[in-house]
Amino acid sequence: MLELKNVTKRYGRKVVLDDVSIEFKKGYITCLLGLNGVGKSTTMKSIMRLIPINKGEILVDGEKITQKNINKIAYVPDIPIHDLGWTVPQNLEFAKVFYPGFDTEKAERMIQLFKVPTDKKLKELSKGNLARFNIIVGMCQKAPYILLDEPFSGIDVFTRQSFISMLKSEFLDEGQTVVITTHEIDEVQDIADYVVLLEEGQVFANFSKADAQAEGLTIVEKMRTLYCEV
Ligand SMILES: Nc1ncnc2c1ncn2[C@@H]1O[C@H](COP(=O)(O)OP(=O)(O)OP(=O)(O)O)[C@@H](O)[C@H]1O
Repeated sequence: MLELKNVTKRYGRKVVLDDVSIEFKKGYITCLLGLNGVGKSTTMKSIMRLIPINKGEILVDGEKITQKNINKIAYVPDIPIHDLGWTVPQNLEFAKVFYPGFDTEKAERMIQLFKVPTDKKLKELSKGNLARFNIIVGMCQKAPYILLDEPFSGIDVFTRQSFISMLKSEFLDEGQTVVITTHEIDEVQDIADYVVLLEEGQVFANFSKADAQAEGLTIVEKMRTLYCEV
């Protein structure tokens, strides 16, 4: 399990996460949702130790996250992280060296299946193909936990759904835990096992697909109900 325990994060005087506790359950996909600026990316950066938190702790499998165990978590941020001047194969060569256990064979299979051009530099790829490439590298690190920050936003609406459902059905390893931030409500419906809604620095709601179903609702209907109650 990946856990935030009473985490507070401030930027200057601005409190973005205010005593936030979340459990991202092992083997499930959790969508971390909320309006612009509620702290979704901040949560992911805090987990990855890219920014310091002011209070609380973040644990992976019950242990504090350190440089030693951080490679249990693959992180796909919403900004380019690979070398844009290199081609896909050159970046894969680098990934093989950089990420212990990187599954090159799986990455090549995914690149072929999702038709990511291999003869171009990353900076020459379309937004959608670059997004696909970023997700593929994240998913091939053989990490038990994957954090995806708005991963599908560059991918056109026509192929997005089939891409997402293939990722889930074919390429997610057994027991892998995924946290996704997104603004696309339809994506949430397709993939989420759990939903965590952030608002005003706190967890505003936290429920599972099963919870929604027990009330005869879809995830999206449940979210609408929650927002309408406010
Ligand atoms: N480095 C920083 N310095 C100061 N403030 C920051 C910094 N990074 C983020 N913030 C502020 O913290 C708040 C949370 O930002 P964050 O990017 O985590 O939100 P988000 O929920 O991911 O937003 P979005 O949906 O727009 O991507 C915002 O008000 C943002 O302006």
